[in-house]
Amino acid sequence: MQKVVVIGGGGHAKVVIDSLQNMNVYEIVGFTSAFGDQESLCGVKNIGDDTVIQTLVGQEVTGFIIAIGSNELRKKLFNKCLSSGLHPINAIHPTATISPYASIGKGVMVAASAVINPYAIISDNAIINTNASVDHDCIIDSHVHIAPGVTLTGSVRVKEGAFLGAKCTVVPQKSIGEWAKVGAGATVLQDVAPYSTVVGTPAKIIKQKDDI
Ligand SMILES: CC(=O)SCCNC(=O)CCNC(=O)[C@H](O)C(C)(C)COP(=O)(O)OP(=O)(O)OC[C@H]1O[C@@H](n2cnc3c(N)ncnc32)[C@H](O)[C@@H]1OP(=O)(O)O
Repeated sequence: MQKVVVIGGGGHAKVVIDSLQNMNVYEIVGFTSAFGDQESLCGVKNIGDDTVIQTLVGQEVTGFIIAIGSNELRKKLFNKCLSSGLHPINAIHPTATISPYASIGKGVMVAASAVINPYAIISDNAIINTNASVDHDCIIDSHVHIAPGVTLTGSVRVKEGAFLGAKCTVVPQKSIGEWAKVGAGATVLQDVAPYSTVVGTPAKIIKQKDDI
């Protein structure tokens, strides 16, 4: 079995480890944690903070996945692991339904009961969380987090680093800008500007790029 490391030791890491264990195709050598508070998660040991990444390459570890919900931090650590010579692996829970006509990038997490329909494109280091639905022709860029229960209808575009909160819905052909945030339960009827935050039904802007 290919030896892999899970980067991150919080709640999301538990879900990623559980998915990897269900896949039964990788040997997980450990997880890293910035805080060192947990000795083990789901039977997998804590092997230290992110400074161990460089040392793993010489220990026959070839694969990694970043198991951190924050899109900014997940992007940073993804690039760090790539430059260390490790290769991103996917954690796809066996109960996820992924069309053979969909495209899935590298370092992607697809959680239990998520659905990815034909001609959807999921880019590197994205999270499609529990029971989320990504419909036909959606394009999800890198470092995006689609939270549990989100519904993306047909041909939605989600740009780099955007975060879509739990159970929000986006109507067809709308675009969520780079690093934008959509609140839990929102209904998005219009394009969302980059770096903005929208909430509610219909979704309205509460924060814009200049507010940050
Ligand atoms: C497995 C997992 O756990 S995966 C993680 C899933 N996590 C989520 O789904 C979290 C989703 N996050 C949210 O909905 C957040 O509230 C965000 C990102 C939209 C906004 O967060 P912040 O920028 O910190 O906003 P803040 O908390 O300051 O709220 C600003 C205002 O918007 C309102 N607001 C915030 N979120 C929402 C929402 N989802 N729906 C309606 N109103 C909201 C607040 O009540 C507040 O209103 P007020 O100014 O009248 O008091």
